[in-house]
Amino acid sequence: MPLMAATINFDEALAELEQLQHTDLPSAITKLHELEADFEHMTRFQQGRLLVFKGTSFIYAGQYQEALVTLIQSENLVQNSDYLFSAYSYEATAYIALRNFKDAFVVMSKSLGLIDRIENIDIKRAAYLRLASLYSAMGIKEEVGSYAAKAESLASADDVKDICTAKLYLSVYQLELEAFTKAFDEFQYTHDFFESNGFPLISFIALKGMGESKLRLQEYSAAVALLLKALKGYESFNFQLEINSVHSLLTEAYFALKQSAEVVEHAKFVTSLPNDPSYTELKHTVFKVLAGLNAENKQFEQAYEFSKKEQYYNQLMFDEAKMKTLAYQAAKFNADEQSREINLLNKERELYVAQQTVKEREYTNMLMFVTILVGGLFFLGILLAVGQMQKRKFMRMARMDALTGILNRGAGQELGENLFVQATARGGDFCVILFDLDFFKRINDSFGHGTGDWALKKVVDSLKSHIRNGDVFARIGGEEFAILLPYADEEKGMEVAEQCRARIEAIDTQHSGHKFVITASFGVSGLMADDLSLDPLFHRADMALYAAKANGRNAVVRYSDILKCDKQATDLRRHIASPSV
Ligand SMILES: Nc1nc2c(ncn2[C@@H]2O[C@H](COP(=O)(O)OP(=O)(O)OP(=O)(O)O)[C@@H](O)[C@H]2O)c(=O)[nH]1
Repeated sequence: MPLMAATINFDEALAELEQLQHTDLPSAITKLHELEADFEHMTRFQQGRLLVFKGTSFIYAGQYQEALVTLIQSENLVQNSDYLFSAYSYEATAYIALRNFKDAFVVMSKSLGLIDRIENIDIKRAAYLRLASLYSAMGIKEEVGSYAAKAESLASADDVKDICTAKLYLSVYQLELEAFTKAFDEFQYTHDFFESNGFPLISFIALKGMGESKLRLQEYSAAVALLLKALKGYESFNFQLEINSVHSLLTEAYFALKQSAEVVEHAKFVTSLPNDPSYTELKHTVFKVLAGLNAENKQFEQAYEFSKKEQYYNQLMFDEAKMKTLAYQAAKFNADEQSREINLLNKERELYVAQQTVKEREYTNMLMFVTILVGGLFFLGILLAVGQMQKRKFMRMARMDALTGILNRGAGQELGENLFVQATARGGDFCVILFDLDFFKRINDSFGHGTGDWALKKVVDSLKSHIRNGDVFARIGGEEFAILLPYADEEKGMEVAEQCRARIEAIDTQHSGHKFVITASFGVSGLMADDLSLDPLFHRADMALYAAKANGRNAVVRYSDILKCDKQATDLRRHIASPSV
């Protein structure tokens, strides 16, 4: 009756089923049938797991063809999971049983290819154990030993079960190597462990191994006792292949013990088996024993018949061994080819990685180079900019009067010339004002040079704000200054000069720490028709300044006024030569 799909947790049920498989096969099979009724309610993966188990149960029952169909069906459903390894390895078991060694090796190499992808170390260990078991079934002794050893090496001290299973295969290997005493000891070790830990099926396998070891050691009674115990165990699991194998071993043991009736009884199980390749070896053994038994009983005709059958199965075994060897060699060749290809790919990959590393290094170097270059250029740029700023600063400083901060003589004259050319080229006017502080020597002498400096700065400060943008204000001598007015006529110059004079006179000197009056004399000259440069204007303004000095100082004189009185000018020059303070 189908279980209620809604109420059942299939994952749990499948886990339980897989557990039962090792401990109680009949119950596991009952559970399998129950779950099968709910097959379509399961996920694809759950269906796959169920089919893997179903395939396994077919193998236990000796239905290898059915097992293969089921397991191949499960492959797609359990894709990308560790169950795929199980499916492949059980398929290999079925192929081996069907003596299809070629396909057995194909699926074995597929499962082998999956091992590397298995991350879980426990599953990986179990996978190696499965392979050991398959190679054992194939009779490839070295591989049994090698995979069992791999599994053992992956086990930690706590993984006693897997250590024992590995030992089981290693003992099978010892048996193959005919190291019977050693094989018996290892079989016993594994048997004791599995029996006491609730893994009866494996304990029966070990028991059979113990029996076979004793048989080969010619300890026949002990062999019989052990084999009978193993037989009982296998029967409880209905493990047909192993049951028949034990019957065959028992015929050998009883024959050695000369218990003819028992020989015949156990031989019957084997001789009545269908003509299936998986029974060839067993039949060969049993017919050989029967031939011997009949010969001993002097029933030569019977003995001859059995002997002929023995020969027949011997030939089959020989052929089978040949097939196994060929299949094994073909598989090995393929594997070697594969690993050669993998090595080649690995080498290519190494080359690629090396090339990438070189490229990365080149890139890093280039990056470093660019960084250094850009950094260098940036640094150079900064240096240049700083240099330019310094240069400008020095140039500015070279043009400035250090004490008052206005243009010095050279810069004032140069700028004045440029402005003069510009203005006159446009038909504009130009006016030059020269002024000189009066009796400045007295200030220095009376109050010291510091006060003289203070007075010079104060005069400049008081006039700077009054001078238009575009006009030129320069210190052209110790206490002598020039104001150049482009686009201004003499009238305008007079106006400006008068304002400047008044401002200088109004300077409050008490902040210098002394009380005195500052005055200045001004000479003004406007543009005349013949003027081609600034020089004649300067010259005329200078003359006017002298006139102002002569007129009693603190005055503004224009050049045109002096022309009115040539005589006055002559007097002036004389006066300038000997000023009276
Ligand atoms: N403190 C100071 N004095 C200066 C500076 N440059 C020139 N002098 C002085 O200015 C004085 C100019 O004197 P003079 O040329 O005789 O003219 P003055 O005393 O002003 O008399 P007049 O021009 O005739 O009114 C000198 O004593 C110079 O030493 C300066 O930068 N600082």
